[in-house]
Amino acid sequence: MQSSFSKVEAISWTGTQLKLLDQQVLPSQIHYVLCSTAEDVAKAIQQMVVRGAPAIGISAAYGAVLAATEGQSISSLMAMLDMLSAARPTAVNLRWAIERMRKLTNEHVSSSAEEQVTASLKNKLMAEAVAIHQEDVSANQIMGQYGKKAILASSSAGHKLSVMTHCNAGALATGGYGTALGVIRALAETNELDKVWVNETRPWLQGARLTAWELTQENIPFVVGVDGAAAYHMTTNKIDWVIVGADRITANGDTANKIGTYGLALLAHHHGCKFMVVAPSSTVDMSLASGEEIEIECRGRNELIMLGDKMLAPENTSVSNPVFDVTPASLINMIVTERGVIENPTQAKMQQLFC
Ligand SMILES: CSC[C@@H](O)[C@@H](O)C(=O)COP(=O)(O)O
Repeated sequence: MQSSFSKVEAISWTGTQLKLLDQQVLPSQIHYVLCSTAEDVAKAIQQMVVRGAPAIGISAAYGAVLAATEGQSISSLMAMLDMLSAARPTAVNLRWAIERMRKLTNEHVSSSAEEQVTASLKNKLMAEAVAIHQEDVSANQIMGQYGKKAILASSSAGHKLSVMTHCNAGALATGGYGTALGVIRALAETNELDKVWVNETRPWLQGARLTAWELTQENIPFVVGVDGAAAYHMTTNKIDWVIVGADRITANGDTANKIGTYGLALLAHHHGCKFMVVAPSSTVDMSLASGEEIEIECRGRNELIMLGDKMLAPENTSVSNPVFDVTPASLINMIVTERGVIENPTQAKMQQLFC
């Protein structure tokens, strides 16, 4: 199967602006948002024009380039880096990308003693943003092959695989190709895949809107189900693997990902499906000992009780809308990164690969 993932260009740099494929309105509209300032980028991240852990890190890096207006003081550039870094709390990739931009700025300042942003600093920040973007695409391609190899090594020959995924961890959520969807693409490319069970992913519908859209572009067979049908689908169909992305993986292998992932891991454990997390090393946060320390983003009530302009619940309904949960390492069979694959993750195995 010919891969057409390059058709999905969710993030691009026009030379002066950051161009984002608007994920709020996909798949019914193909609409691009142009960001001319760092504030525009922070707003696009908060409003989820761009979303997915690696994609928001890459966007923030380009946001830092927009923040670096020549002649402006270094202290106001640093304040804008803080603003970008705070746009969403859970995915560590955002903070990781901004830290790379901050480090470069500090190095430049200490070697040149400049107090203003110069053309030379701006060029360095631009090169770093492009590097962050390109490194992500190549990490995804490597993880696609590692994940596929690990799955095939643990499956009996001659049977095409059924996998389940949650949220969108595809080209839209990354620099290109995808993490969980990268492994799924790699399986499809060599005809190892029967079909993908896509959970719709309430409330924002990343599965039904975005993953289904990407799989349609690639002609990969899939079925969308409501999140509550996952257990039913696992009992009525042979689902070999649940494959998901991650927003933050802590030093013991605990993993934050889209709300509902923890429940899926419990279901997978009960039904004998294997559970794989696919994420680049930029998603690993060795500074946190366990998932208990991860800040979980809670978003507004309207995401949950409104569908377009239609109310789904009585006006004054109180709502809880955590948008991520934490899957304990004990429920994860494999963590796939571009540095290698960890089976049955533990703190010692994480340390070996990431320290
Ligand atoms: C490669 S993307 C991995 C995760 O970021 C993804 O699974 C996810 O949870 C995204 O959440 P979102 O709220 O859509 O940004």
